[in-house]
Amino acid sequence: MQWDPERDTIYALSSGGLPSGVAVVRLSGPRVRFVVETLCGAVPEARRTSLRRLRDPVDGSVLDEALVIVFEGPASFTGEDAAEFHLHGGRAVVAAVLRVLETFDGVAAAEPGAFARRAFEAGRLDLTEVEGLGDLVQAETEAQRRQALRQMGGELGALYDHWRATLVRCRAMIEAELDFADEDDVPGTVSDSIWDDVIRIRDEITNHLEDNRRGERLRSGLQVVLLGPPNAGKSSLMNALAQRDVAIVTEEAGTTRDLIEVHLDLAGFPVTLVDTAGLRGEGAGRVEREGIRRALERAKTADLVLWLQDAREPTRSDVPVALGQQGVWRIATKWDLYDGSARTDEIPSSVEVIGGLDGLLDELGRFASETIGHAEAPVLTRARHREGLRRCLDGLGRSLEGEARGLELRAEDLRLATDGLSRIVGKTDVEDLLDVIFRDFCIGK
Ligand SMILES: Nc1nc2c(ncn2[C@@H]2O[C@H](COP(=O)(O)OP(=O)(O)OP(=O)(O)O)[C@@H](O)[C@H]2O)c(=O)[nH]1
Ligand SMILES: [K+]
Ligand SMILES: [Mg+2]
Repeated sequence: MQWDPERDTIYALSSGGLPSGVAVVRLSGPRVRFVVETLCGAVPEARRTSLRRLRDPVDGSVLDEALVIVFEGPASFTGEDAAEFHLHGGRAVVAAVLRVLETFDGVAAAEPGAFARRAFEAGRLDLTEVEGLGDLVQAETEAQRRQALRQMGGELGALYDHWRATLVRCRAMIEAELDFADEDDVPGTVSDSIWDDVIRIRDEITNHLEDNRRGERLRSGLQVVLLGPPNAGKSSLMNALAQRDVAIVTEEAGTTRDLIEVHLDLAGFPVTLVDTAGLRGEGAGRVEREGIRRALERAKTADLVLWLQDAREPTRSDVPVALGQQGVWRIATKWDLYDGSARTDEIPSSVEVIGGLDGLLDELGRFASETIGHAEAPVLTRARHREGLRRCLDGLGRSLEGEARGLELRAEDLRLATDGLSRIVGKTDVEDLLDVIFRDFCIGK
């Protein structure tokens, strides 16, 4: 049985932590059929779930009774022969099977993302679909799951492929005109007809990019930072929203130093809530000053800052102007201690009494829904998508402004523009990207 010594057959436990009811060991590669035959005695019919005794080839002892499924390449996830052993999910069972697999020549434990990488290399997935698959496995909220499924389903890749194919056709029309410039059977206006398409795609991409980063925010979670003077009640609010004691609360000013994060699921949207050190100048020691620096740093990149201040001392401190463009909600705390003495107009007018914790949670859920929302059209979900689209726009811009540059150079601009899109879906020079993208996958994916 010859196999490609250059190409290992890979295997991995793909079903996560043990012990478990069932443990799925996946294999993919040119030696799958040989391995299955050696362990099971015969290769079951493809795509039929068969109950088989797996035996150790050395002494014939039974390793486990398992369901075995064999897939014949190219009709498989990885595009090559593949198989799954659905074992009893005991640690010793899985260890015994993996130990035996390791003994086969040309068979090796899979790297993280190795199966998805083979699916990509076999053209079964484009790079955006691979990323959608990765996001689906990582999804923590309903909205993240929906977005990942759509991307894994090919929606985003199809949009970019549509733009790419149109630009390739436009460039072909220019090349045709250039090739047959001296013949009059290619109407001189042929290239003129393409610029409307180029303009349309430029506008569609511009529109696609102006998405308030909703796709990226949904992936990374909305960043909400609690900020304010010491003892404003930041950590108390953090613990209340997180419904557990994540941060230390004391009456001593300067309790919190480090940034403390909790991940919340608000109305199906991921929100990262960050507690921070109380902002003060004098009286802060070295550690606290570093905490304050980190607090301001983190607040600058937040999607929303909750600025807390004690309702009894509303004017004592104010939101530092050094913050970015994000929204700032002012929240007056410790109303239970508020005896009405401070003039009510001192309470910053922007504070609506949000009706306590539930009201705040509802407001945050609404904010998340408005900011991330349910996008109808496909949304980009990574910085590298944005970068590729910007490269494309630059090329389109140059090709459209470049009347005087002549058709040849304008065709070159379109090629560069098309490359920007090709790189996003993984059709050109993405070697440098692949290690980064697949490294974040789990083993066995
Ligand atoms: N009465 C009352 N006390 C509160 C309230 N919120 C917080 N506290 C108390 O105020 C003190 C400070 O609360 P923290 O949550 O530690 O305040 P903080 O803003 O995190 O303080 P630093 O971490 O030092 O910046 C603690 O003793 C809390 O129990 C409130 O709404 N009412
Ligand atoms: K405190
Ligand atoms: Mg605190």
